[in-house]
Amino acid sequence: MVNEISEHVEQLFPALQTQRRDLHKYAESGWLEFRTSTLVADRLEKLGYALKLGKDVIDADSRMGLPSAAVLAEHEQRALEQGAIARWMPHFSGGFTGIVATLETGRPGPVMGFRVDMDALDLNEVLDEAHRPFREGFASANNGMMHACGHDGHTTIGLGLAEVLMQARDKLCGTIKLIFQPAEEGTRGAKSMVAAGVVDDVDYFTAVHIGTGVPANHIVCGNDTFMATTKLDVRFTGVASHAGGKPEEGRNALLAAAQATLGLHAIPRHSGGSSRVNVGVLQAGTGRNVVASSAMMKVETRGSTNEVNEFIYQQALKVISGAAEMHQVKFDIKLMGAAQSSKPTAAWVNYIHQQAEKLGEFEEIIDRQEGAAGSEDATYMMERVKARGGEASYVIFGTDLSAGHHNELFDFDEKVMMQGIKTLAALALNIAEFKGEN
Ligand SMILES: O=C(O)C[C@H](NC(=O)Cc1c[nH]c2ccccc12)C(=O)O
Repeated sequence: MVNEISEHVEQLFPALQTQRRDLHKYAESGWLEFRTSTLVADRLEKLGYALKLGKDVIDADSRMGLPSAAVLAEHEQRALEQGAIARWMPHFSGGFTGIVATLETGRPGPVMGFRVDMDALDLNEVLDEAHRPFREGFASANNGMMHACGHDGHTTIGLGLAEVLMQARDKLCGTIKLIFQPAEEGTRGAKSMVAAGVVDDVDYFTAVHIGTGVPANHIVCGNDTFMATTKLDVRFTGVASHAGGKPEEGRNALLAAAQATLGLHAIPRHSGGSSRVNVGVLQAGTGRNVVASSAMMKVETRGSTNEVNEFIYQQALKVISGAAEMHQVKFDIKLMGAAQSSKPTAAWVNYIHQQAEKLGEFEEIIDRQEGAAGSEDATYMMERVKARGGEASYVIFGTDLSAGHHNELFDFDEKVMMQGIKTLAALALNIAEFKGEN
């Protein structure tokens, strides 16, 4: 069986590469994956999957970091101009770009969930001959949006897996659920899919990522200890005045934001684990001779445990409030994203290891590795499945990268997509070999 699958996947590679490069070119950030989702839905329907889309898999009120209605509408229109399939758009319109494809085999067995994320980053791709996507004509066509974390590869792995499993459906049992999630960057989308009940029936859950510093032909069966994180937009509102003539009448929002920035980065660490604070964006003021009446910051806290992150977050609230008080300005804080920490289950890690070994594709099979200080909102799905007694893990397929994740020169070796598809297919096809042993 393994050989048959491997041959099938190898035959698929040219189409997978074309698919990935199309998604890379029309990169779409979180909640704006309109073109991407219409193409994914159309492909999955043609393969024969039962689809649940949009508001059936995304709980509206649990979405975080949703763009404005105007931005949503602008990008829906652009998606249609760039080749989105119009008949699917009503499902996704308004920022509901999630998809769940289900294959019911009709034979007794578990529900296996596989999750891939689809969103790009808010980044401008380098348009230079030295950068392969530009050189070969598939660099991002969308200013300010780039696939710089491999999610175009993840989406393609999901579609390739869908094709392979549908072709091998007579050899499957139970139910297969393929989860295509929006808005992982900024940890904004998974919570809304969990709230919609997407993984409430899942017995065995597997999320995937490529790269992250794992070498090519290496697999991490269980990425461990993702950092819990909280993402905030902070706005300070003061009073503008003549900076030369009447500075005393002003209430300086820029100074409050600057004060908060230094205070946030000075938050003491916690003995319970590692932590991070970052002010990634600070915008303030309107003119050289005006006391700034408005300032905006994009902030994140992280902790190696939920408790450490909560401590840092509470300290952050005190710092922000204190800075506002110091400069007599108002402030408001908006939650823009969040993710928990989570660990894979030992039995599922062992099974993934066993199936990876049988494939004979990997130079090294690593059971667990500490997350490279990253966060992931797939942890919401993992924790939901584990809470119901299920198994969960987060698998990383190593690959050569042209630059680090979230860098404007990011690209990866596309052959890794085949390793991802083969491995996930093996998990589904050989589930009878899963013994639940730690
Ligand atoms: O917090 C976020 O916005 C999520 C984002 N997530 C990723 O980039 C995925 C990721 C980062 N590091 C690792 C390590 C292992 C798997 C996945 C990752 C991050 O950490 O900034």
